[in-house]
Amino acid sequence: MIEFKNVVKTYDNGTTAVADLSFTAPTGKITVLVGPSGCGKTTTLRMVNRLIEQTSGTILLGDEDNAAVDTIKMRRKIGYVIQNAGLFPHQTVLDNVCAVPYLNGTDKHAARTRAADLIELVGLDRDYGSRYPWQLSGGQQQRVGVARALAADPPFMLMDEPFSAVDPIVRKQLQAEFLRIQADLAKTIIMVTHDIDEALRLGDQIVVLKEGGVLAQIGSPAEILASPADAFVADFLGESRGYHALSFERIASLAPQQTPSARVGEPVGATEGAWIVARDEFDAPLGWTRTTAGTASSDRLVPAATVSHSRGNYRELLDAALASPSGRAIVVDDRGYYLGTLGSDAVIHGAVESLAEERSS
Ligand SMILES: Nc1ncnc2c1ncn2[C@@H]1O[C@H](COP(=O)(O)OP(=O)(O)OP(=O)(O)O)[C@@H](O)[C@H]1O
Repeated sequence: MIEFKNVVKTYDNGTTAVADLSFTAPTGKITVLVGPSGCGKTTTLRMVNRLIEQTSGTILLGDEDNAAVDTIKMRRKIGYVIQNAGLFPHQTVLDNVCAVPYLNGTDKHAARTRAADLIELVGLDRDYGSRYPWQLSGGQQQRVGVARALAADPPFMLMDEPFSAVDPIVRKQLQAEFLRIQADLAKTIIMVTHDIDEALRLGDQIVVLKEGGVLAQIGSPAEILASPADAFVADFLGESRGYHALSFERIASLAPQQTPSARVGEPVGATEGAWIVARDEFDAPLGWTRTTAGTASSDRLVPAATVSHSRGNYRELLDAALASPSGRAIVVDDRGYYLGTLGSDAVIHGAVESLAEERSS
């Protein structure tokens, strides 16, 4: 756990960047600091590893006061990832990843073996170890930055806009891979972003800051979306707040409706020209097709994404329904077998009902 207790930072020019901030970043979880430019996110993060000294208040790393321990030793327990990766340009990828283990006196062979494993873990080929940073794309450099931060197996990680220097598609890939790695490693992470989508996607807990480093709200993504503390938070979450909130509502209580389905090319008792669900020879849904001369036409097949009834959420359901030619999403069981379909109207009714339930509870 990392705990902030009444932390204040006033710079020499009189700017108060962080005002009386208290929160706990739980062990093994990702806490995201989010807020508009200049609200004190980076200052907050950098006070954890004492790149910036707080004016008053206490920061605990586990049960240790970070001001009372040796700074160098303390920093080695904290992985630090920054925007643009910040790799050493004249060192190979492997040596970049080994930087902290070398400083810790880890045996060179052991450090290099682990570094090669980490390079693979972050989704790069081991051969990349012998390249120099300038021979990598921005996204690859960010991956190396994450591998380097993980190399000394620190319990804590600080990440300052770690995925912001890459295009939106690479960014989504990096976020997904990062979540996969974190599911295994369970580091205690504080991450800074100004991107609310990234915060909602990655955060177990979100700390929303407003100008002057004032805490606006702290909570899980679902809690913040469901009940923003004030107009500032609601405004920061933006117009797509309702759409994001759908990601946290499971569809398991909705009953899929029966829509005719058939294996491609086989007879079907549906109205000529109607949309039906096409199944493969194992009865897994392929997508939508129309009936032509009483059979499920193979020429008119439109592939479609399916939604899991037990694990799917309203947002996936809405996306699948809106992308479907019939306006309905295909729902499957845990093994991928066809259960039925749900239309976007079901999302709206379901969402309204679950909101009403929340209000009455
Ligand atoms: N060294 C400094 N001296 C004086 N003021 C500073 C210093 N560093 C930052 N500030 C001010 O402190 C406030 C918070 O800055 P900080 O960089 O922590 O914000 P941020 O939320 O990370 O911003 P951004 O999203 O733009 O990176 C800002 O008003 C900034 O101008």
